[in-house]
Amino acid sequence: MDQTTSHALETPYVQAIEHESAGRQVIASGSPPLLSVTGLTVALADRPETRLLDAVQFELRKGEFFALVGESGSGKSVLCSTIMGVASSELRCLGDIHIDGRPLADVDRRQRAMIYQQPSLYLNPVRTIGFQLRETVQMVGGLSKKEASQRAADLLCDVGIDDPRETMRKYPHEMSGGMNQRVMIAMALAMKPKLLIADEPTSALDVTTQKQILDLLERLRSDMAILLVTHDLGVALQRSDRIGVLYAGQLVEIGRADLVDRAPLHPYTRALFSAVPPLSEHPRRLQSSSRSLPEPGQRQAGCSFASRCSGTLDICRRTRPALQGIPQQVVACHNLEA
Ligand SMILES: Nc1ncnc2c1ncn2[C@@H]1O[C@H](COP(=O)(O)OP(=O)(O)OP(=O)(O)O)[C@@H](O)[C@H]1O
Repeated sequence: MDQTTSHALETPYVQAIEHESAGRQVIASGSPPLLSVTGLTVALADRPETRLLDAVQFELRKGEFFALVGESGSGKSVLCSTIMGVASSELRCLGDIHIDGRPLADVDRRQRAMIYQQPSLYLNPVRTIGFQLRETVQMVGGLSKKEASQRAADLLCDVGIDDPRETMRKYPHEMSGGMNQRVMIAMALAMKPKLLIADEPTSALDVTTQKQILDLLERLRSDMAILLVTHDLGVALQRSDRIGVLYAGQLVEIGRADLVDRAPLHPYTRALFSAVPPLSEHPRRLQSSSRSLPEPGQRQAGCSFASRCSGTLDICRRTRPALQGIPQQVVACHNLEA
């Protein structure tokens, strides 16, 4: 992370970040965090006042399934690519990301893996599944071609593919979206990652396949932490331990899924979770409302939600609220009485 201009960017929020840190200490019980994101601000390199992410702060522990929700444009992909260390060169990142206690720059690239919404875009169309998986396995280390083939077949079994040898002979276009997603997960597992980021991994799949892929991710969580980006609030509530709500580049609430469902604290979270039918009725998919989400260049100081909130106080327009609350649920809001 480039720290050289951090003071210029962070000064208005230093106090808020310190408060967040204090809150974080409360959350940080038990095992040390696997992923720790502290005061992460991502801005345009040539326009540092245009922040895509603003002092984002959260932690994940091994075995945790964390869902990140937020409208289109709220910054989910920017956050994921920054954690993966592949943020666009047009962006300037400030703050700290640690994996297993080590700064991101010192962490082996293979300790984090990412799967995407459309696996077919990331698979080579002119190579067989076997070739691509074997190549990944061999990249990880020291196996002969025969050993790598066996490892590739084992990985396909691990992700629920019953006929791995047959699958290895196929090309991506001969496979369904769900099968290709399994292959992508197998490739991710080949790296033995500690952190798996899944960016909308099931939104292009039918309901049955969605469930299978989510079941698979749940099975895998014991060995790693999973950060799931989803627009589907039902999936977030049903599958995750905790939910983080991102609004206009700011994490406005982080809480245990059941608490966020039963008693959301931030007015934005409340609007998000109340505007959709109950879980049993149909998928609670997040609607994008780009008209109301301020563009990164037009965001004001203070709370990013102030212009949409019915309980806005003077302080909301001036000072960015810090995350605060009980360990299981923290919220960034000046007016919790509203
Ligand atoms: N390289 C970039 N240069 C300038 N602006 C960018 C860049 N990358 C992202 N943005 C802007 O940052 C904001 C957040 O984008 P991001 O793709 O992270 O949103 P998102 O929450 O992932 O949306 P979606 O759910 O649609 O994928 C958007 O306003 C986007 O236009």
